[in-house]
Amino acid sequence: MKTALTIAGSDSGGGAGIQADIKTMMANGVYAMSAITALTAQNTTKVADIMEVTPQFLAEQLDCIFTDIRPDAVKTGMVASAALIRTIAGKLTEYQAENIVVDPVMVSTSRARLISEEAIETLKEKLFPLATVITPNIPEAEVLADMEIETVQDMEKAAEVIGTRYGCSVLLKGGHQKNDASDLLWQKDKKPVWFHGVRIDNPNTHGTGCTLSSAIASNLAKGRDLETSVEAAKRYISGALAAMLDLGAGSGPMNHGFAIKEEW
Ligand SMILES: Nc1ncnc2c1ncn2[C@@H]1O[C@H](COP(=O)(O)OP(=O)(O)O)[C@@H](O)[C@H]1O
Ligand SMILES: Cc1ncc(COP(=O)(O)O)c(N)n1
Repeated sequence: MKTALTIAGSDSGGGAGIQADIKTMMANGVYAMSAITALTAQNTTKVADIMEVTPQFLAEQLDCIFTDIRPDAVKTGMVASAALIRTIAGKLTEYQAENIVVDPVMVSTSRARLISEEAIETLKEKLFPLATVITPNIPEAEVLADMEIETVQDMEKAAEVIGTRYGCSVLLKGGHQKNDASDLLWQKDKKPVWFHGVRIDNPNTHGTGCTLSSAIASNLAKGRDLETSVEAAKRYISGALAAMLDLGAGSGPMNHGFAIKEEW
């Protein structure tokens, strides 16, 4: 069985973070492992509190994982501080990890800040160069490309700026677009590829970014190339959103059981 690792924060509400990642990896047929960067006291309406692990403890989790069951792919999500990002970059380099998907998580759907300003710089400097692909949403891409993104042309420009500036492939997610929900993959020396998505009329989008990046990592773990992995991941997120789960008072989580034929 192929294996995948998520390095991210725990969401007590189960909609995003480690919990969304493990559900996604399982539904996509890979064995899931986790290294937790922080606990969040969180639900669909708010992030009430955050408790980070120490860099030493994160390093210990990564040592235990890599010296026993080697992940075929790795995904990183919420990493709030520069010290933790440096630890991750160090360990991924030490163990020569492959197929790394970096989701530059900055702000939650419930509008809580999940990374410090200083850590954004470390993310760019230490983690992006190790990534097979990074997966910013539109607000994150605006920060990374220093430009506003309104149109499809702006998305194409921003993806190129980010990919060229940080030397990595970029999947610019279009979930925050007004009309459709199409994502753009930019790879050096290749034609940009659009993954077209119809906007699903579902206000429950908590954890969509975590889910998409974990589905990409799962498919990379199975040996698929990046473009095929993104295509399969886009199908997965669309199915999970279209299942129209409606839990909680805020923007609720998705149904990862949509592909399972049992009753949900
Ligand atoms: N309402 C929607 N209908 C269809 N796809 C969506 C919708 N909202 C988000 N997506 C998709 O979910 C994935 C995550 O996108 P996005 O919401 O932009 O990321 P984030 O969760 O990081 O803000 C993307 O593939 C995006 O196109
Ligand atoms: C632990 C953790 N990681 C990531 C997110 C972002 O997900 P979303 O933007 O869907 O709230 C989150 N809310 N919590």
